Amino acid sequence: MTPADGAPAASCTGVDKTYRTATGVVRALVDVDVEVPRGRVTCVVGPSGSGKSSLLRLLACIDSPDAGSVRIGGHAVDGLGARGRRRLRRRQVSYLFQRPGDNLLPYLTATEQLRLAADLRGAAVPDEDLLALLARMGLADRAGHRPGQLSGGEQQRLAVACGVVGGPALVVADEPTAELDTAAAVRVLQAMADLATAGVGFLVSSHDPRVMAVADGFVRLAQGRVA
Ligand SMILES: Nc1ncnc2c1ncn2[C@@H]1O[C@H](COP(=O)(O)OP(=O)(O)OP(=O)(O)O)[C@@H](O)[C@H]1O
Repeated sequence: MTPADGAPAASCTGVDKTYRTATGVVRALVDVDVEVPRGRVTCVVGPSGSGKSSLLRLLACIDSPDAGSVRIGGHAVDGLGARGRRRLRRRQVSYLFQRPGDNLLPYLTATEQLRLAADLRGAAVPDEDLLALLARMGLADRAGHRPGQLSGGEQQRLAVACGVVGGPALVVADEPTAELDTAAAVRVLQAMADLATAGVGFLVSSHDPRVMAVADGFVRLAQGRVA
């Protein structure tokens, strides 16, 4: 499965997402059109409850819209069965959680984390490329270290590296700097901006001005609509 030439990292058209709860219906996303370009960091902003996480989950293929269509790297997600979606997600999408430790397996070294991510993506990545990626993340001397031996910022940079290894179309990150101090956050964001240039699209939700400062573009949500 190779990304269609020239296709954006991801896009959605006319997307609605509604949650039904015991107390009623919440229209989390209403008729949302978004395009996430490759080679860029796109930041999703909006007040609490405006639908940022819902949008991220749809574009990461974790959740499905009630209406509208989603494309990842030029591939239509609609109409795929559970297996097809899993396969598309595994090869073309990475999802980064807010807490660095949640993105890594505690018993694997940094190199082993990268190797696992590449293998899961079905990508043959030579060891020297994995080490070069670690070096690019400022983790050259951490290749044999496990997450518990790394700072939060180092863990998150390693998670970003795992996110791009093997060449997915899209890396989705929900508040990736929320747990980091400024110096660590800036290094994570620089890592994203640097790695995006290889052609992956980053889609990052954040309230953090440090994230907004490195973003190449914005999706502004208000009450579930693109504002
Ligand atoms: N699983 C769910 N069940 C019911 N309602 C939900 C569910 N997930 C989200 N919502 C509601 O959908 C709306 C959008 O939520 P979402 O988490 O996408 O917003 P957000 O912009 O990410 O908010 P925050 O910045 O506070 O994380 C909110 O009104 C929220 O309460």
